[in-house]
Amino acid sequence: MKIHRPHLLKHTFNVVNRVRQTVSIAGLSALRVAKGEKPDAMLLKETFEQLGTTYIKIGQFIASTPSLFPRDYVQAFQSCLDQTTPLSYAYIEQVLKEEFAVNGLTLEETFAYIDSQPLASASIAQVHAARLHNGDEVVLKVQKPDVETIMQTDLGVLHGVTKLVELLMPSMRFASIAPIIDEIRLRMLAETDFIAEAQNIRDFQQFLAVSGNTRVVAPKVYEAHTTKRVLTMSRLYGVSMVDESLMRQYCTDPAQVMADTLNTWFASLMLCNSFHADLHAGNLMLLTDGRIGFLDFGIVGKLKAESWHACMGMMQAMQDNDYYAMARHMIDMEMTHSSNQVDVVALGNDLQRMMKTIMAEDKAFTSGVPFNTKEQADELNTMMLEIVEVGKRHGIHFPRDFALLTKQMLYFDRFMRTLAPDMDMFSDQRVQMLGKAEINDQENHPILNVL
Ligand SMILES: Nc1ncnc2c1ncn2[C@@H]1O[C@H](COP(=O)(O)OP(=O)(O)OP(=O)(O)O)[C@@H](O)[C@H]1O
Repeated sequence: MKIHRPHLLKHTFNVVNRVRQTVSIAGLSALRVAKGEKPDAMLLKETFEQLGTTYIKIGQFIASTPSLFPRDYVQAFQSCLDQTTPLSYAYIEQVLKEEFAVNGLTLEETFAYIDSQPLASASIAQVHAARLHNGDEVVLKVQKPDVETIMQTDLGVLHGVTKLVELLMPSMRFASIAPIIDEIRLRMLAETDFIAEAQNIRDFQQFLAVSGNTRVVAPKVYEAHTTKRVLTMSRLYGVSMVDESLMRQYCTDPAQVMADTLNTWFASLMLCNSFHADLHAGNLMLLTDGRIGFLDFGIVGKLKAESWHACMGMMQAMQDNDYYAMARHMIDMEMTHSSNQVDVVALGNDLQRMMKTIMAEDKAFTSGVPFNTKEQADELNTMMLEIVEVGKRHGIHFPRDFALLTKQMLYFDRFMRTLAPDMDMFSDQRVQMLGKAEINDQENHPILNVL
């Protein structure tokens, strides 16, 4: 293994520069809002992508929180890219050295080989293949240097700027921004703790074992080689589920693979400690032996069983066009502020009006064309966002993790268009959502019998 001398000084974290960037973007946005203008969503998204880590994560937060942000922002930020130019291995090696030095080990003592060419590089981490001395092929997910400090500084400055704007322009009612930034900070910090990610993987593996699911795997965590900034996992071999033609090397029916993936995920909502909330096609692998690999458990959500039942009830009521039942289920999701009394009839009427408008806008929806055009798939997206907006008008606040759940459903919807265009997640016979099933009766559980 060739070890480069790291030029860490060149990489020295430039606080002043970041502060300047953050102040200017936050300040400019605030000025535009003060003038009654709304910053253009696409332009803001592109700026965020250029500004890097913190902003990419804020962009992803916006995309996943329709209850807080305007719809054009939520839609623009859906495609916020988290692919970056790989960082030179010298920096990654430095992080590896620092992390293992804590246990008094050198890299040579810990690994037989580390590939200096990364497998992937995103804003928070870079992934490298490696081999242990016992011959096990592993993958190292290594946090980029200073990521946590950069995020903390950016968010601290953003917090400060919003406080200042609040002080200078009290009419702007920015008060609700501070808790949003705190929420973003919490989520980001969770993503920079690989010990927590390792625990999420173990929870998922336990769920797979308990439910006898042998179709799906998650990489084994090597605990002795895992720290807050380095996650060492068994290497999975296969193809990413982004490309149907590649998948056909290892399966004959990509739609069935999709159904098995959905079944596992829906089952995990009920039976696992947490659910994977970032399961896009790039985080799913079809392995060479035909099994399905779930990767990247950095973002997970937790949903109470009652909330999930209510959510499924809401979907069912939506399909049955029963808007008052839909309203009741929304209230059952425990999304309301206890002080608010929601008017079920008024909410039901609003939901009905909203659905009629959406359906009228899309003639194909009513003309019986199968659910396979881009326009029709966009229906789900529009509906989810509309439901959130209508709920908001009635004082309904969706639980934090409902946003993660919704975002995940939209991901599925999107990549089903390529993998299984004729499949409708809500009515396909192969997909079991556990909605109507009694979770207490796990032995006779439809999902557990399918898997
Ligand atoms: N155990 C593994 N075996 C094989 N490849 C892996 C493994 N873990 C990660 N990879 C590869 O590295 C890529 C990035 O991994 P991961 O998603 O965990 O990192 P990330 O930094 O969170 O990336 P992103 O934010 O883009 O999802 C995966 O899409 C996959 O190609």
